Amino acid sequence: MRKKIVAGNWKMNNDLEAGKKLAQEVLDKATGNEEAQIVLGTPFIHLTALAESVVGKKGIEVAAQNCSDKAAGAYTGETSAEMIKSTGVNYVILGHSERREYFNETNEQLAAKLDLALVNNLTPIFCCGEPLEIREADTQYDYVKKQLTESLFHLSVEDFAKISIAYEPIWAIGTGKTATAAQAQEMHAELRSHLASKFGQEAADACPILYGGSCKPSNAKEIFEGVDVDGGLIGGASLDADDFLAIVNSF
Ligand SMILES: O=C(CO)COP(=O)(O)O
Repeated sequence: MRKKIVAGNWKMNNDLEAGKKLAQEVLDKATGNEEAQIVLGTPFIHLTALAESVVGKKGIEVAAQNCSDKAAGAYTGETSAEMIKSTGVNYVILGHSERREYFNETNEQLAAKLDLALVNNLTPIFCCGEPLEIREADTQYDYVKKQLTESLFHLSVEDFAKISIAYEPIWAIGTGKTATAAQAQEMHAELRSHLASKFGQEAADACPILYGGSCKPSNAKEIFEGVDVDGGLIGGASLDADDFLAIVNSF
């Protein structure tokens, strides 16, 4: 069976104390028998503390929300995949639409980030998703498949097997407007068959594809029922331990 993952994306929220408190609350309230792998995607400042306090406990993992597309050197303000790994965390979220939109990340740069994450034994959660105008023009499948082609299709089958994908329609992020369960399932199935065309059916079938965009305790169960929906990438609702764990327990 495919691995299920529910990852929180705290975005730029929580100072150090607030982040430690939230992570501890998730750890305290988790049973350790969740159906889904729990991942907390936090700002860089939390990684070292949370690597010690929660990583590996009750199966919880922690993710950075980005890494540099450069390995090392004179790149002021950047944080490398190697540095992230050295904190003791094991995951990294790459290609979030906010990074693409506000920091101009391109599919090509994301391919370089993915390579560096994999070389440094970080598990990437690779984000993709279309803006509203693309959905309205009904060209969303081609748009999202292109994101995958340009950032992932250089990988070996072996490396591809290490990554997860998060489909996040931009029009559903932070808007309270989710994709319907049918829209999510349809896109996930399209993406899986696209991945199969490159990496083979077996590898595509093993790849967790998460949904993100206004996922909440009230709608998670219905969304997660899609056969190709293997969990969620949760923004706003991941800032509350009870809401986040309710989503984790929605399978
Ligand atoms: O961007 C998201 C997760 O990465 C989704 O955010 P919301 O759950 O707040 O819509």
